[in-house]
Amino acid sequence: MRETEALPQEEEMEVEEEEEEEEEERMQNLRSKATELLLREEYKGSIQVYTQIISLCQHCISKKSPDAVHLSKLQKTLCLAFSNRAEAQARLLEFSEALRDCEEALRIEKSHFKTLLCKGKILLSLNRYSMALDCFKAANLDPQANENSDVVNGFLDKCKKFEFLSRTGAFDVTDWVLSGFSGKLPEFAEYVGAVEIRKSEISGRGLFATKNVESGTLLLVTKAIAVDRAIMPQDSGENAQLVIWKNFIDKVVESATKCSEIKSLISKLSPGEDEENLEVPEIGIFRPEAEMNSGISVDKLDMGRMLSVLDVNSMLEDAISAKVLGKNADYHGVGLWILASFLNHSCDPNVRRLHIGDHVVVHAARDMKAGEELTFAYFDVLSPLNNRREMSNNWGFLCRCKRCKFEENMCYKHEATEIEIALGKGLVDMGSLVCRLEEGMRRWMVRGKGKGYLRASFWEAYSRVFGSEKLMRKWGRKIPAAEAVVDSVVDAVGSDERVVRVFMEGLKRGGINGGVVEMEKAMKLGRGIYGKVMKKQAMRRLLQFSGTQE
Ligand SMILES: C[S@@+](CC[C@H](N)C(=O)[O-])C[C@H]1O[C@@H](n2cnc3c(N)ncnc32)[C@H](O)[C@@H]1O
Repeated sequence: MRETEALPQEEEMEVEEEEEEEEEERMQNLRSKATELLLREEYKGSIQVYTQIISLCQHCISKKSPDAVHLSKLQKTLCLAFSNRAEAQARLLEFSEALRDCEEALRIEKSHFKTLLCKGKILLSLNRYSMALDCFKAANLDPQANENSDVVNGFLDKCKKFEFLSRTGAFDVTDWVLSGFSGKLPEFAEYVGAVEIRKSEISGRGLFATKNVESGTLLLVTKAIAVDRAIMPQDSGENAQLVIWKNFIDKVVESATKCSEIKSLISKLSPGEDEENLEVPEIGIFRPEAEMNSGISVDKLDMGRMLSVLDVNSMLEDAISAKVLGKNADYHGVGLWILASFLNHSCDPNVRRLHIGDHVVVHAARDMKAGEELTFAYFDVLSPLNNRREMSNNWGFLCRCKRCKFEENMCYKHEATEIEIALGKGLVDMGSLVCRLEEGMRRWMVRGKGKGYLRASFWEAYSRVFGSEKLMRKWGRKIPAAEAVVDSVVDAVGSDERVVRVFMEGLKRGGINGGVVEMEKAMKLGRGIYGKVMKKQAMRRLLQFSGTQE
């Protein structure tokens, strides 16, 4: 009786052993296949195979109540599969999924070395420097860190540096500038300075200074969600630009589809309509250390809205109101920088942007007060009212800034309109035009900023006179000195390379080359253009360079 009872149990055990062996063999095959795909950088394929391994492990754990030894083996395989799938997803920039898998792996094994490294790298890519630092610190405690000390220490140093930069804004590009922009790009981390988002009187939401700042002060540094660039000689047609635009849209859509964090940030941007009713987001969500938007968004991307958002918020790196460091003249790039997208336009802007690599660096272009709205120029503001109207119209809005309002009121001065028309035709002697304007301003009793506004509008005429020996001999005594014009224009519309060039040429003409007071002033103008991200010698090099450029 005993024998007949024992038989099915033995059989059962044999069957179980066989099944276990089969399962082990299957698992082994899948693991080899997945590893091979991962090594061959076929990430999509490897993700599929790791998904099969994960399902198999989960099935075995939940359905078969394995013994302790078997369970531990399965847990190990499961942890590694989650970790490797996260690695493959991260390579495809699918950061939300990758982070979720990291969490699953770490739930099984809290200090899993490989997963901690993977999670740290993803957080670093998402600019979460101190969270990334925590991961690498935890990984460093694992015995495996000894064999990989170079890698772990490299990441630890990078996180510490980025965390410091994002907290202090102490960027320095001096060496890079002095080396003629050769070699590796300087490292930038995201930085949010003394700014906040509030309702704007200009339109919708805007960025505002939270304390008094002086010209050149760094206000924010943001990394592009995506940029597309090409070297395009001047005769490249519209098609070439359309190709850049299309590639750029594809890149943004890809990033938003793959990462819910990015999608959520883009959703805060204006689609151009009904701006007055848009929510005013907390500045905190844009800080590098902000809480992550956990979970994976299942909402489909609204392509119509996305295209409107890109239309309204994308910026040209090489716009006249921006400065690109380290690129040649035929270079064109379009990109999306989230926090910078909250800046409204003004024809008397107080901030400027500098493009370095994929980062946009926004700094004060003149001294400003706490509570002032930060604005930059979407287009060239050293141009007359009608040209600016056309350009803002192309952007889809009617500019209602202080300067536009002031100049609209000037329009009833018939003579001002005549001067503008003459400037547009470009046939008159620019010196006579400047004289007419200066004389007109005296009669119209234009003072203070108003003078700067009008001089900025007719800048073309001033710069042609100041740039010509012949015109200066003829008109020099009848018009204000270059320095006075520069001062009033900078006071009205902020610093600009073209204005600094006139200032530097004026110094040369007056025989003053490198006087301390003058150089200090040139430096201040330079800080308005380039910000305080470099030391004096590098700024001087850039100013001398811009002084010789046409
Ligand atoms: C990059 S967004 C600027 C932030 C936007 N105000 C918001 O609430 O998100 C560009 C849009 O802001 C508005 N805007 C910016 N500057 C403006 C100005 N000077 N006058 C009128 N509207 C302006 C326009 O609707 C423009 O399409």
